[in-house]
Amino acid sequence: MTPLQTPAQSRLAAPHPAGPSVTEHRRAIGDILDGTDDRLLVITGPCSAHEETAMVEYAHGLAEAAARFADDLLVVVRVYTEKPRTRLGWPGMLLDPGMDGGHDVPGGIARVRAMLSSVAETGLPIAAEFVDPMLTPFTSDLIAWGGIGARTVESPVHRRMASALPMPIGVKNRTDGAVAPAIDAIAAARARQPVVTLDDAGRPVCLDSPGNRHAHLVLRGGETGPNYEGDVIADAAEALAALGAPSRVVVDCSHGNSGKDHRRQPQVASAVAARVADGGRDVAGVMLESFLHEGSQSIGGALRHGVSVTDSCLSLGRTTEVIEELADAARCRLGRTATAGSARS
Ligand SMILES: O=C[C@H](O)[C@H](O)COP(=O)(O)O
Ligand SMILES: C=C(OP(=O)(O)O)C(=O)O
Repeated sequence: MTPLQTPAQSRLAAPHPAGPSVTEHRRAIGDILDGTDDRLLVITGPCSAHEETAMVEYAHGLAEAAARFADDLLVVVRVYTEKPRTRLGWPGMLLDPGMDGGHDVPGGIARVRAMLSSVAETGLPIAAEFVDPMLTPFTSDLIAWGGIGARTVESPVHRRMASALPMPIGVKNRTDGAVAPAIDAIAAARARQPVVTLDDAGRPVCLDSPGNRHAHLVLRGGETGPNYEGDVIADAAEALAALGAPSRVVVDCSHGNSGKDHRRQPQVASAVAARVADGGRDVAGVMLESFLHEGSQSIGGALRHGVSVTDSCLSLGRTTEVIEELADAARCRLGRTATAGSARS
């Protein structure tokens, strides 16, 4: 048995740096989901963050593009340190920072917090998927956007956890493509729930969670194919509006929507950009899997700098081009909305 620090102790070692607060970032993302801010959300970064220097270098490069397009886009950097595996595989830096099966979780928490702090120095909001509810209290204070993935969307524990988390939570459709379970999860996450978790001192506690009003849908495609085209978005928006939930969706350009081929992500982003440029207000944003260099590599042996060790990614250069296209589309939509007399204040 390996004892862990408390969440409060781990926070002292790597606090949030000065700069825009996580609360401000969460509010800005919530405004986009509510439609009071008509910019597009762009959540981009590696499938998994396995190495600090590459992750921080990526975030600095991305921050330049984010600043350039800040009037049209809110760019959020993915720093995913927990990986839900289909069967087995590297579980991410939090659980196995040495990538050697050593499972040094105390080391993982320390390294992840230090990395998140360094990334936060860029001023970018940070996105992460929450896989293990016991680990959430060790990182959630640094996270502006949280994800519930395609493999945990039906888990009651994750739905309750989402209800208590203090940031907008994106809920993915199931790996087989089914969207209804994600809509069920959003309804559950919006509700008042009893949530068992750890407090700052590491004691087990039960929270009376008020519900997460910014739980929203992320369409990631699935075994049945992509789900960013046709009526899927409009149908989902209608079902979400009936719940009173944010009816604007995020489209994940990777995973089932790209057939896990990173070279197809720009096509998906272009289709979404066309919908947005046409005035489509049912899209809140997109997600991209992107790292310094394109493709992926296997764990074991010498690793190439800035190349994904899980799903294949777009390069940062190609991602910047995609971001520029999305900014043009968002600008078009902003113009149309302004013409219609309901531009954001
Ligand atoms: O996004 C990452 C992967 O798709 C997810 O963690 C599942 O990976 P696996 O099917 O390689 O286990
Ligand atoms: C695991 C991920 O996605 P999904 O749950 O859609 O497979 C991810 O975005 O890293």
